[in-house]
Amino acid sequence: MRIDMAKYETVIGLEVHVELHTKSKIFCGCSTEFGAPPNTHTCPVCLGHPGVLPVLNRQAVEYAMKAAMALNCTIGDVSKFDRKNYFYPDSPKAYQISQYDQPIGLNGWIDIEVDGQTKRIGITRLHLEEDAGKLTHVDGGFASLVDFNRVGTPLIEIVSEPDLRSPEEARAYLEKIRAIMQYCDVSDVKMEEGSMRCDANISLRPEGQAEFGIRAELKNMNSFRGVLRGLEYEQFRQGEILDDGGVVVQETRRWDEAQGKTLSMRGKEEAHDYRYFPDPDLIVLHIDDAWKESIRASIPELPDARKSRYSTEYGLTAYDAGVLTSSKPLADFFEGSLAYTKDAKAVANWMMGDLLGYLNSGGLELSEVKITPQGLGEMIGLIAGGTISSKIAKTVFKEMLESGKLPAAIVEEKGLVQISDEGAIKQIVEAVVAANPQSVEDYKAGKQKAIGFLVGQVMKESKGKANPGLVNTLLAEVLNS
Ligand SMILES: Nc1ncnc2c1ncn2[C@@H]1O[C@H](COP(=O)(O)OP(=O)(O)OP(=O)(O)O)[C@@H](O)[C@H]1O
Ligand SMILES: [Mg+2]
Ligand SMILES: [Mg+2]
Repeated sequence: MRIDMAKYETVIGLEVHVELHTKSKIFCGCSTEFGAPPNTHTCPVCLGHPGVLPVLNRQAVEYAMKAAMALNCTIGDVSKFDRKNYFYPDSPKAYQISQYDQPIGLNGWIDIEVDGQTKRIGITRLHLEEDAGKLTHVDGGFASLVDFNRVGTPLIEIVSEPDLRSPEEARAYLEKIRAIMQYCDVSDVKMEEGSMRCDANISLRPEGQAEFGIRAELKNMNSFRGVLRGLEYEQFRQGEILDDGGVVVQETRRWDEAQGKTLSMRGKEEAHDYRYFPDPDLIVLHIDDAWKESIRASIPELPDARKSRYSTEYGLTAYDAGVLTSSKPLADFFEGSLAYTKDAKAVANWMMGDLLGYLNSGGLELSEVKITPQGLGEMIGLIAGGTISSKIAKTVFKEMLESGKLPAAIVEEKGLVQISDEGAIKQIVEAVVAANPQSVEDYKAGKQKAIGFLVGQVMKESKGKANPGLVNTLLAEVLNS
């Protein structure tokens, strides 16, 4: 059945969990290191043994404050920890220490851009909490293995207002949150590794209706694309139900990546009553102005500011500036290259084209290739100075991606120096003209295309090393003589 999505408005709100990269856990001294053998980073505190007391990690609080400020939240003077009670084997205490009515941050916002339009998305709250353990289901679901290493890793939960209106907006929001967290250096924010996770709430309402429809909460998406696809699927599923005159059930649904579907996990009747109450083991946190100011001073230039600076300072298009600042490593690479060349536009072009093209086609991160900002900057200098042609530069660039060597060394090693010796080029030009009488005739008959073919032949003969400017000039000379 085809549904007419124009009849409905989609409403989305995201809950984003970000693991803070502190060295130790939020309430004990255990390491937060990833990948250790199961249950080796545990102690009586994070295992919830009787009689132990949690001690709050100051660094976790400071990271949360920094993140909240970067998301334009108000930081209260008092913040408090509460117990969120639930019984599930991933939690040894049968409650999670979280924050209920006095979170670290409230009432923030960020701007996102979709189809060239800027839109402000409200952030309801940002609170600190501890992560749960990891369950691995084995024997076809008959047994589960429990690893408590992750228990007590500090997390922030960032809850958005239901301000997002499409899956694309949700993705843009998520990417912006990731960039801001990366710039603030509070987390690795890798969705694939679980250091950033997202629950997506979505409902549909008939166009023009004031109140929101009933939401479903989607879990288990572990990539940006997964969030987008899950929301698209869900938008369609709910649209079909409404078209049939049905009612959407409020429930939690699991995104199944392999099936490309959302499946019901638990319905409303099982909805949790967490019985929040203040954790009696932790004292209330007082955040004075001096502390707030010292954290505020540590916030670096954020993506939006950097983006507009790239346009004004380097004359980049809004699109290029947006892409280059969308991740911190990319932006740092761009600026790093500028220590070796003044040609910012050339750096941007090589990054937008060859670099991102290579990374995207291989599904790679910048950290997985060996090219350095110095390499790119120096290569642009070699082109400008006439040592190599832009065509040869493509070969040099590829080699830099793979070996990380500097361009001068690659040019030397592979004998790629551009031929700018007129005599040598003229010899090749004359040979090519002699070997292609048909093209010469076509050219003389006014077919401009023929000269392109001849230039190509000369470049081929010279193994790409002939200076293209000289080739053009000399070819014109020979043809018109
Ligand atoms: N009708 C709706 N349609 C879409 N999104 C909604 C709707 N109502 C609320 N939301 C969004 O759902 C999210 C609710 O998150 P919140 O953390 O406040 O509560 P929760 O999901 O009930 O609890 P928990 O943290 O235990 O999962 C918010 O991002 C909010 O914007
Ligand atoms: Mg929540
Ligand atoms: Mg939720």
